[in-house]
Amino acid sequence: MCVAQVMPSPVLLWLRQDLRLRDQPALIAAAEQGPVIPVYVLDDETPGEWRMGGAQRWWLHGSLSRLSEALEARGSRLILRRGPAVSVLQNLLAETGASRVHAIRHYEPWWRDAEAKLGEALCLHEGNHLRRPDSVTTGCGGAYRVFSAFWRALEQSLPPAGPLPMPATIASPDAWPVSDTLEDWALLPHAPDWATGFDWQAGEDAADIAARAFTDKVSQYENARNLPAEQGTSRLSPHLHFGEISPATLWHMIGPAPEALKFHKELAWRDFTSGLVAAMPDYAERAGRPAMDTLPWRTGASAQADLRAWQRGMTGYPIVDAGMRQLWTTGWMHNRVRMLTASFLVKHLLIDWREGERWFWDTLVDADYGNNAVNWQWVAGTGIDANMFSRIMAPLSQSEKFDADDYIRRWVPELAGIADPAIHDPDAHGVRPSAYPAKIIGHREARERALAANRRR
Ligand SMILES: Cc1cc2nc3c(=O)[nH]c(=O)nc-3n(C[C@H](O)[C@H](O)[C@H](O)COP(=O)(O)OP(=O)(O)OC[C@H]3O[C@@H](n4cnc5c(N)ncnc54)[C@H](O)[C@@H]3O)c2cc1C
Repeated sequence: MCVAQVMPSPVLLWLRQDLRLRDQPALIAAAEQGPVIPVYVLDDETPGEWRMGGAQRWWLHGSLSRLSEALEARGSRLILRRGPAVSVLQNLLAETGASRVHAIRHYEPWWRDAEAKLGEALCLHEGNHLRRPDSVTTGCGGAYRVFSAFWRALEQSLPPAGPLPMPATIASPDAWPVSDTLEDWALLPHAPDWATGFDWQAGEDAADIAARAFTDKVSQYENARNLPAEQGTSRLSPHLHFGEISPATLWHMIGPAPEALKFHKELAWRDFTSGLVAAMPDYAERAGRPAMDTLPWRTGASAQADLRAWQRGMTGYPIVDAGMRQLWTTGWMHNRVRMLTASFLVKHLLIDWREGERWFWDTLVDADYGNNAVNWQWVAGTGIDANMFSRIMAPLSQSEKFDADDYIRRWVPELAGIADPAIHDPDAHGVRPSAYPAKIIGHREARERALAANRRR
């Protein structure tokens, strides 16, 4: 089905969350078949409710600009089109006389549907995971429910194959189809520009620089990754989400040293979540354990007010507020704090995890269908894994345990003058400044309310 044509008619390279030229198997395969027409389709219809959020769109603008420059440096171009991807691609095939479409396989349910609709015209390649995630299955052929078992199975086929080189030139078609301009898409915010604090460089070269810088830190990763005040993690998640660096490239850059094991496992989490949503496409919308969908979540005006306080970082819990403000200001939040803020919304405020998932979807530059859904369900205790709703994180003691004082000072300036340990719980130490809100609910009261709600299911 994917064999070369005798006549070198052009082929389409359909780019989505694989915005790179290195280790890009769809590009290599396309280039072997004829002149290549690289295409990005801005499709706000096919994903339905899961159209890209605001922070992702901000990233996309930078990533497409860099990709377009890189293609032009190799004598090629990036064609931009807007609309439902399947019909846009079918029209482009007819318009350009292209023989087929090459693309890297994706696991979001709407992309899988689109891939199926394109049928034989589409030639899919692997490349965004360490191994094809839906091929890592239990003895019965099902998806693994817990990461540890998934990892044991995946480990057998590691390391991944070495990355493919970037082509020096890419043959162009005789005539280029017309393209939208990136500016027409208005991906960047204006009036207000809420992205002034987004201190990121998008694109493949920036991903490469960030990954190389991280190689020096890998040996400290296992401990440093839990400390929000430190830059102990790679911050590669948006680059990985948009496919600006492939996991195989990153794996080989990091190397096989035993101290890299923890990082390799985190990379494997991406594969795990993609495998899960491939098996359970509505995992972002329905509890993995259906009984959890009968939990009496709070609704109505007071729940809405609490949701807004959480979104704005005004809950009176310094670590939670610091995380939510970091998210709003930079489009990213430290993993440990993602867990705490998510747990706080679901257990302390008893608000449906899907509200938080949606907020993250709109505000994270790395918002990813599988990673977001699986992590939210894990924290909420609604997922198919063994984590229970009744396991309730204590944000104040976690804040102290993970030395979050400087992190709080940075993101909650009202508390900057408070010393450690009072900064973790200014109310309890009687030092809460009047500009900072009182706790939205006490920890014990919240815990009892959550456990009672869980018993009422
Ligand atoms: C409630 C909640 C929601 C989340 N939503 C997302 C999301 O939408 N997109 C996203 O990429 N990650 C999400 N995560 C996972 C994790 O928080 C981020 O991947 C991580 O913080 C990114 O920072 P980093 O690149 O410095 O990570 P590092 O610690 O340097 O890890 C390297 C890479 O491994 C992957 N990874 C690490 N941890 C996880 C994990 N738990 N699950 C899946 N992949 C992981 C990421 O691609 C990450 O870039 C979420 C976590 C929680 C608790």
